[in-house]
Amino acid sequence: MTTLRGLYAITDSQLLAGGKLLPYVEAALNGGARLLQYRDKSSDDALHQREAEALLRLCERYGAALIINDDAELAARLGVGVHLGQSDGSLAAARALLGPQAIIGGTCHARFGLAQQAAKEGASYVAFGRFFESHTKPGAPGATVELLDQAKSHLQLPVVAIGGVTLENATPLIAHGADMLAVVHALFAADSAAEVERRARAFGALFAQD
Ligand SMILES: Cc1ncc(COP(=O)(O)OP(=O)(O)O)c(N)n1
Ligand SMILES: Cc1ncsc1CCOP(=O)(O)O
Ligand SMILES: [Mg+2]
Repeated sequence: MTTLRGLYAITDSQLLAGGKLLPYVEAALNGGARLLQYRDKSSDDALHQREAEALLRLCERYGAALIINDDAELAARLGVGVHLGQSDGSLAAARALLGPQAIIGGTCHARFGLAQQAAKEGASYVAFGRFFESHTKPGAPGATVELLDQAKSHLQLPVVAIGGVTLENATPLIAHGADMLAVVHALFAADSAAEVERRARAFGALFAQD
């Protein structure tokens, strides 16, 4: 059973192009990441199947959980979790498809009401953000730490903070109750796998201090 706490690494097809996907993800896992989201916004289903299978093998070696972005059917074929945004299909349908044990996450942008709805539909965690300027998704609505406070006091679900999170700005998010930090750029925009591992370890250490 995966603990929904700590660094939540999210892949990026541009940053990890040119053969970096597996070595950089392995470095993040070596650095302690135990939750990995496969996120590729292309519509190449065969590529998604192939890459997700390879990531699943890697995650299994490290005892990490794999979450597929956007595609509950691919998640069902692999027997892993899924993350769904507001236009990616119903969380309740994903729960029915994937079963009670699956990790299912929902995007709640900056709206507490969306998190209440996600909880009702059986989400395993709720995700708020973006909290800071994001290279990866610059248009995402802005959230504040007060939303984290509200979610922690009124919902019994782990809370994810996403969007422009770096080693320098993450501490207040954790102090306001973020259980997981979902990170793309500040983890994977690195010149070497060794640097990804170092960053993953440093993100993990932020939770150890908590
Ligand atoms: C952990 C986590 N939180 C939010 C998102 C964003 O999901 P969504 O709004 O569906 O946008 P895309 O990622 O699909 O572009 C996420 N993927 N993961
Ligand atoms: C997918 C997503 N949803 C809101 S912000 C974001 C991107 C997060 O990437 P980064 O950590 O590079 O800002
Ligand atoms: Mg989506």
